[in-house]
Amino acid sequence: MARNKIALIGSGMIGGTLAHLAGLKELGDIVLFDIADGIPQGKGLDIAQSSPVEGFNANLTGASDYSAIEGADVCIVTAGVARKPGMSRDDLLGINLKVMEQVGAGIKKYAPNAFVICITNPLDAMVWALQKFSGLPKNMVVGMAGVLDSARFRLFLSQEFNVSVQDVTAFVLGGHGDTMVPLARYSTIGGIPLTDLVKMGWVTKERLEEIIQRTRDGGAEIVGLLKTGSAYYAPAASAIEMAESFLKDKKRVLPCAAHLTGQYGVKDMYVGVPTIIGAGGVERIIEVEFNKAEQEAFEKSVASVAGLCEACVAIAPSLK
Ligand SMILES: NC(=O)c1ccc[n+]([C@@H]2O[C@H](COP(=O)([O-])OP(=O)(O)OC[C@H]3O[C@@H](n4cnc5c(N)ncnc54)[C@H](O)[C@@H]3O)[C@@H](O)[C@H]2O)c1
Ligand SMILES: O=C(O)C[C@H](O)C(=O)O
Repeated sequence: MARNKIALIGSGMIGGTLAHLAGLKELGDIVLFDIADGIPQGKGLDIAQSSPVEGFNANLTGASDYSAIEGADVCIVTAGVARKPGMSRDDLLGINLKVMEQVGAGIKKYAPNAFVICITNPLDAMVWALQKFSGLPKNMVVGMAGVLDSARFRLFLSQEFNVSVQDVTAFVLGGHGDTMVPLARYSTIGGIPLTDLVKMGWVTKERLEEIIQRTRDGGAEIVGLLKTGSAYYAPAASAIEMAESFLKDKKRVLPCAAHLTGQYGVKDMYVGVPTIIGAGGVERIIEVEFNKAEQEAFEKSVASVAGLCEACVAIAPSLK
């Protein structure tokens, strides 16, 4: 059986890490693409030279021409710019929207059957625009954010409770911005909801709120430390988890920015919700029940994403 083909559009910090992880996991042959000629070729060769040491089989190539992504099964998009200290993700909208237009055209022409995972920020608006620019089916275009935000929440909870990260589950829904919605009621330690753990006296409500706020600020915390860009190891691992679920038809339940057609009362927008990802792309959107506070927080987050989509339309009226 021929190997899968994975196209990485953008070969910067996340793109290079994606290539390394995809190689180590033997997910398929890997094409790194970037407009900065030499970077994708150099990273591809470097990672390929690690394969005899690590013992994985994958062809890694680099390119600056979209024809190289022809027939890709998965495209992971990180092309664009990352924020620096003092910036919000939303400040990237104008420049990254133009990048999405080019990337969308490239995918439409050369990889129209791919499962596309967008990572570029501001995530929910960029994946929305990328789907429209590419014209690919909506269930085959998805945004990565919820897996990352939930992983951050899981790590902070495991540290607080001194338990294995493997025994912590978490759902962070809504837009990937300051209004994201970490859901305590749907996040658990060994299957016990955090709200029950508060009642059991394992953690105070106030301490839990601090952990939730640290999760919301998780991206900014790393930007503040790195100073030259944003997180890349955990974002790459998160997108690889999604790609693997598609390629191996694992049907993982993962929070992703998915196209909504009325679920959660939202139409024609991408927002973070629990999804099932398998060979059919986003195969199902899970609608959990919200209480009043959760509903209000989700609506606030959706309103913020809607504002960003409107800003995109103001720049690129064809998106309407
Ligand atoms: N969704 C998330 O959870 C999440 C997490 C981390 C980072 N991000 C976002 O991912 C993006 C990439 O982050 P990074 O750290 O890899 O940045 P980076 O600057 O290291 O890499 C971006 C790459 O995109 C390339 N590029 C720019 N314009 C291009 C174009 N028109 N076509 C093709 N390639 C182009 C650049 O040459 C660069 O190599 C940023 O927008 C960042 O904010 C999102
Ligand atoms: O914070 C950023 O700008 C990058 C990314 O969205 C993240 O959450 O790490």
